[in-house]
Amino acid sequence: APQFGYAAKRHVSELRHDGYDFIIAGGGTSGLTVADRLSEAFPNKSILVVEYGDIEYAPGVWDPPKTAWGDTSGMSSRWALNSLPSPSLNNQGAAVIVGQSVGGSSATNGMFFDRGSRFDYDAWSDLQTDDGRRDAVGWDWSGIYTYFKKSVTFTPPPISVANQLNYTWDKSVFGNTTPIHASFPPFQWGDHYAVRQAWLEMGIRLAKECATGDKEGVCWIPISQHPISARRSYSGVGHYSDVVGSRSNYHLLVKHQVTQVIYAHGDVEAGPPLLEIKSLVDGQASNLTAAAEVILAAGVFGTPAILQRSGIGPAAFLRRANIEVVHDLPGVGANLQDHSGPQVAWKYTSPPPFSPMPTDMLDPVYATRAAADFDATPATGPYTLAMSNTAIWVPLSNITAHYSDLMQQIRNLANVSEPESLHLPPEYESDATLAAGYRAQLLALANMLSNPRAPSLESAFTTGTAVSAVLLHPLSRGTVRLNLSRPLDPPILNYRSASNHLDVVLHLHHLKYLRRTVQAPTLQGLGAVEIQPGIRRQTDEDLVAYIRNTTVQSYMHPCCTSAMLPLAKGGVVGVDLRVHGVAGLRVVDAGIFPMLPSAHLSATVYAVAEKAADIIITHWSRG
Ligand SMILES: Cc1cc2nc3c(=O)[nH]c(=O)nc-3n(C[C@H](O)[C@H](O)[C@H](O)COP(=O)(O)OP(=O)(O)OC[C@H]3O[C@@H](n4cnc5c(N)ncnc54)[C@H](O)[C@@H]3O)c2cc1C
Repeated sequence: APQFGYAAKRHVSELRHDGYDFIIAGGGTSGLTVADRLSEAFPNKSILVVEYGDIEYAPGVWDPPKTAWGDTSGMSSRWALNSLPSPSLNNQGAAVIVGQSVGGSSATNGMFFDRGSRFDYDAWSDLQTDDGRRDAVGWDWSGIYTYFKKSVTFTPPPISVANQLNYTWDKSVFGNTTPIHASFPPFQWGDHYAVRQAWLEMGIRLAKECATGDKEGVCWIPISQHPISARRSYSGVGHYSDVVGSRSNYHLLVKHQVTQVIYAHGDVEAGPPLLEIKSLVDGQASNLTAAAEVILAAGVFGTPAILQRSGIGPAAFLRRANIEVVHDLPGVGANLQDHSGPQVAWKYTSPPPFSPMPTDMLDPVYATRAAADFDATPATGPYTLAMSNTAIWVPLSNITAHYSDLMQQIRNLANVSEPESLHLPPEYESDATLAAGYRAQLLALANMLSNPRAPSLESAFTTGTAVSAVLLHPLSRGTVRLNLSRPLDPPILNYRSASNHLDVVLHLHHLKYLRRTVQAPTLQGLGAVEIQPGIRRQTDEDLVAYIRNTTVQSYMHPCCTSAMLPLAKGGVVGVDLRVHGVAGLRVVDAGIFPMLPSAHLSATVYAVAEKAADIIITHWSRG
């Protein structure tokens, strides 16, 4: 099991008295990646990470002593947040978890470790420029691929495991130099292959490797765990405890909240700002100085909260909140997106003879053996399987014959003359730059979803009798705003899921497509009967009602609230990840994504952070 051999700092009196060169707010997935790279590249510069949480052991999602599938007890610390009600989804709110320990969300996530499709990142780049020179921007697939490779070490399974479980991969798309591990579990539950087979029978292609940028088909996805011990591999180990012993220039201060950044006399051009922090142990506030830069990595909700507390954000909102406007930046806390979708569930008329199954864990002999197998070297057995490592990614053109009509509707929406018709959050307060950015995103999404190789739907499977129809590219946008009565608490999330009615249409097409899984010969042969949405629900009206009642609004992939977009498109950071219009301040977390990728987010966060580190290193190497 990973060990943290090096003590973090717990009190400001333990910090360097002459300040640091770089200070990073948030010791999560992105923050520790950047800290590792900067401390490696600049032995003579000092790096401090300030983290809200503490050093904790971070078990995998399904590590002993769990005996029930889906049990999340014993995970490292997390915030459990609820958004405001989403009126389009029967006023239900999104339930969102956020990591709150060293390693951030990588210490508590589902360990599904996939990259997006090349078209996702090409769209990111297209949004930065109006001249079609996506390669010059550097955030397209070819610009980020190097960092995907660099950010992870993939170890293929032993050949016996590969043969037994039919695993396929292409090792050449991984760099294998960084101690963030990706590997395949040497175990699957007995029902796993039935659903994979059903998907193949639906005509979904079998993909050998889905990390190449071509993400379409039935894919095997690695898990972020060590190939031998099968323990969680995450930034708290790979980018902190594994490296910090040899780096006297890399400090971590835990149990401190970054409250705001402060520009002396409000002069935002005289950067970098001071970083104001507060001890979560004794409440003491202190100001820290960074000679080179302050880097915000407090996550999709933490970073906009820091900026808004600092007076950097939408001016009208800040004025109403009685916060002095230091810099008007409408995009701070705008553009919130997440993966969402309803489920398809079935039952078997009589239990098929699948073996092994999670119910076996109820047998003390099986469970004891499973725990022993997990502690063996190499680890084997059920505990080596995290949340899932199979999923499908399906383009819209394979899902519905109406896809070009739908794309035309998205393009028409982008071109409506009345901004009120754009379904934008009231919190945008009719800001023209945010509306322009949203129109550009709609056009980029219409182009992408028209592409017969760009996925629109994801569905993952491990075991059980349900699959989710996950909408990869929502059109609805939400917001993050400071909680004015308790500004140091987590901010107010307004998910506004399905506020753009076309998202409901996309959900409907996805749901109709995914329910074919239950009708596929393999599941029919096993006696599967659909129970959700249920065979009684056949009309579009019934299915839309089901979508509005049951859609899961967060698959724990919030993003995009400090978006990398030009100022004229409501952006918060530029392509060098500097916050627009202020000096000495960057953002490097999942907030900088302009739009969601066709993937769970951690692999992209690592790649973005690796690229961010390179940008910062190049800048400071030039002096
Ligand atoms: C339950 C769950 C399941 C997920 N499942 C998967 C999955 O299976 N696969 C996948 O790829 N992705 C998954 N994700 C998403 C992925 O893990 C995150 O998108 C990614 O880790 C975010 O990285 P980040 O650096 O942006 O933020 P984080 O890793 O969350 O880091 C932010 C850090 O900042 C700290 N912080 C916040 N505010 C402050 C403050 N004011 N001062 C100091 N510190 C602060 C936090 O404590 C945290 O450590 C999941 C996420 C969750 C929560």
